[in-house]
Amino acid sequence: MDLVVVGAAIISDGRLLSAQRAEPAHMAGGWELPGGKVDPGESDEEALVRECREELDIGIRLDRRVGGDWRLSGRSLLRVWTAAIVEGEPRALEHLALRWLTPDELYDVDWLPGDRPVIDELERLLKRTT
Ligand SMILES: Nc1nc2c([nH]c(=O)n2[C@H]2C[C@H](O)[C@@H](COP(=O)(O)OP(=O)(O)OP(=O)(O)O)O2)c(=O)[nH]1
Repeated sequence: MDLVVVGAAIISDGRLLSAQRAEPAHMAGGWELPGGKVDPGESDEEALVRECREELDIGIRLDRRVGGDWRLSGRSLLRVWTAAIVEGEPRALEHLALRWLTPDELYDVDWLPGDRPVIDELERLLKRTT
């Protein structure tokens, strides 16, 4: 079975929230979408809402799926949804830093390799709607 990782493309005022990983060592410093692994018995959507609460202390509302299954290294898949904040202000409880990126700044951070095609897709989406 593939391991499913879910990621939230949290958008506010036309900007995308990016988060810098603190661990493991080989990924530390890389930037990602908030999210994480889906637990047994949990839906993808439930996992994403839970992870954003745990990592950022915010409530989110999922909007739409971005692409299909994005292949990460090994046997992991990344599934991404756009999302809006419905409660709270993001705080980096588990990340080194958070950064809001305008469409022109999307590539200013060093995304984890598996995220790059997703960011390409999000760039198209953000540039259509802003
Ligand atoms: N959250 C997230 N993980 C990503 C992204 N891109 C990417 O390659 N990954 C990888 C990093 C990790 O190997 C894995 C996600 O695991 P995680 O450590 O964030 O998950 P988790 O919060 O459930 O962690 P844990 O319970 O195992 O500690 O997917 C992304 O955009 N967001």
